[in-house]
Amino acid sequence: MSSTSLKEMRNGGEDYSNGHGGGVRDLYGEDCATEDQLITPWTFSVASGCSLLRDPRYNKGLAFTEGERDAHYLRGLLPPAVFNQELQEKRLMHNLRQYEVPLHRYMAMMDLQERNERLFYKLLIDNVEELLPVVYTPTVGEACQKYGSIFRRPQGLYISLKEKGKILEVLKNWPEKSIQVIVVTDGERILGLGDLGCQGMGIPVGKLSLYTALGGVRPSSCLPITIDVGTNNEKLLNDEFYIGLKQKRAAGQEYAELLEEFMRAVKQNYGEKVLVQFEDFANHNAFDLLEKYSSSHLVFNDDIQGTASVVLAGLLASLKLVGGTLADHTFLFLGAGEAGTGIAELIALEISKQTKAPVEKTRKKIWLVDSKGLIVSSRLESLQHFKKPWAHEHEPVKTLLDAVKAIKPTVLIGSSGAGKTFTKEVVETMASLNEKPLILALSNPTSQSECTAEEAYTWSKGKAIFASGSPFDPVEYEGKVFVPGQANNAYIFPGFGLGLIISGAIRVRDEMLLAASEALAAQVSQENYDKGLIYPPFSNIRKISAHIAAKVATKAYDLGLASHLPRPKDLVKYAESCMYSPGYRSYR
Ligand SMILES: NC(=O)C1=CN([C@@H]2O[C@H](COP(=O)(O)OP(=O)(O)OC[C@H]3O[C@@H](n4cnc5c(N)ncnc54)[C@H](OP(=O)(O)O)[C@@H]3O)[C@@H](O)[C@H]2O)C=CC1
Ligand SMILES: CC(=O)C(=O)O
Ligand SMILES: [Mg+2]
Repeated sequence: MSSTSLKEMRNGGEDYSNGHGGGVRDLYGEDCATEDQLITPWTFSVASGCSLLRDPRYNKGLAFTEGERDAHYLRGLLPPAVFNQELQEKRLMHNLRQYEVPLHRYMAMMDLQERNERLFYKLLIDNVEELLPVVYTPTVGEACQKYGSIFRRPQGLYISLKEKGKILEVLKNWPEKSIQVIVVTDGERILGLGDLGCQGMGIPVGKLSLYTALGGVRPSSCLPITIDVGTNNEKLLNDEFYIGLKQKRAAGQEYAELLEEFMRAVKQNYGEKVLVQFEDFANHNAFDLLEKYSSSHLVFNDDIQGTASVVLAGLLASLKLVGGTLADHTFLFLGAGEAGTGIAELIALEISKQTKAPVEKTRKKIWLVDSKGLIVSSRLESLQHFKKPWAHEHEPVKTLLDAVKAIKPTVLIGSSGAGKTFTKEVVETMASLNEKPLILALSNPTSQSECTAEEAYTWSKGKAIFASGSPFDPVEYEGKVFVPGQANNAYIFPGFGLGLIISGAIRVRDEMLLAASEALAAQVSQENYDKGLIYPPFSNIRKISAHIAAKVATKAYDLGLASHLPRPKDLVKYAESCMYSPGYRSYR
């Protein structure tokens, strides 16, 4: 049946759709179409008027000048007041601070990102210490847990098993063609919250907003991707609002084939120099993917390599406070997965670099505890491959407390994803063994932190040097204020990625990670040390990122892996000059 006859039937034989009889003109037949009829989704290509206001990249809201309002058909679409960006920022910060629920702040920030991109980044850059916990850990963790209910508009690409065989086409659906960084997750190990399936999308989105805010990478060249191979999270599988594939996770060959198609399509579509950052994959895939693709693609695993680099930086800096060299220390980890073994290996490499001792030897002062106890040689056969290098000669030890007593570490690092595992006795034992025990509770979000800052300072009677993955407020103990640092890979990956981009690097190497650690450690000032800090404040992060980028780029050039020639003379200045700045632009 034709659409005209349908309309006529509804209107008693008369067609009113073109304005006859006082009706509103329905030029494209959109209003009168029934659900089973096809219409064309029309849009305009030149942004002016409402389409300009609705384009987050160009929208300036009330900051459009009088001239721009005339030239771009905005008269009447905005109230008469003209605000500059500073006033808009002030208003937004005022509004954000009214929300008592962190998730509401997160949602307000996401709305802003979708409405006015430059204002979003200006706000984030200028208020980084206040807003990092909103767009990143801990709040992003809750956002991922509730992503199904707060989902409004796609913020990244979803590639599911349904797209098998069509991944290249899916990549082409993304509106931006010139991509420099992809952050990709399969949602299986989201922070310390486990398998959140497709709802893990909040993580690539959050990480990439930090690439822009902290590292100056243009937002249009960042692409968040979630690969959906199902989920083993029963709660999500039974949730009617779950946004992902409702099936158990694909594994083995099916998983490997999808990832292979994805990696090929990425290279085919964006070229050799696109950086693919693997994020929050479970360890049974993460190590293999990194190994498989590190010789053919520019890949970086943030949880293994970024975390290693940030922790090594903190350790190098801490030597100013605790004394000695890295080789003088003994390290004990709770958690022997991506973060734990990644950090352990980079520490061993740095000690080897400093002492010229073989890495097999420098590993001997690094011990790890997993869910079954201390990793020792008698467990060798049953260990996953990434744990085997850490199976030293020792009798079996079941608990962390007994391991602390037996190994007598100077440094205790939590990378277990299990909250409250640094108990009072553990911290007290560390304090009894060391003048200044270094305690890092890396697990995210805050609920999974091995201990709180307050616990670390009070149980150690003010002796601990403490940093955590998610931020804690300063703590007052016996009249003294202790400021905890944030040991989070957010210090590293934005500058690291920028260094790869500005040098046109084609591969990532461990030497670049070591260079990034040294660059970050060098940014800790005497004023920071005086407060007991082993990381510089995030408020200087763009300057820090430029220094990290310069050192990473230098390594890329030295190793013959850089393709951007000639090599710029002053790489710090060059990195700074490449950074995206979120101030408004004037429209002709
Ligand atoms: N601050 C930062 O920048 C970063 C923090 N992280 C955080 O680190 C945590 C771990 O991440 P990741 O290494 O990728 O995770 P993995 O799953 O790879 O590793 C977790 C490890 O912890 C062990 N473990 C878990 N529960 C316990 C427990 N109760 N007692 C002893 N060991 C336990 C596991 O043991 P087993 O092997 O026996 O199962 C495993 O070895 C997460 O919370 C994550 O948010 C990660 C990256 C960066
Ligand atoms: C910080 C981070 O990458 C994580 O917790 O997984
Ligand atoms: Mg991560």
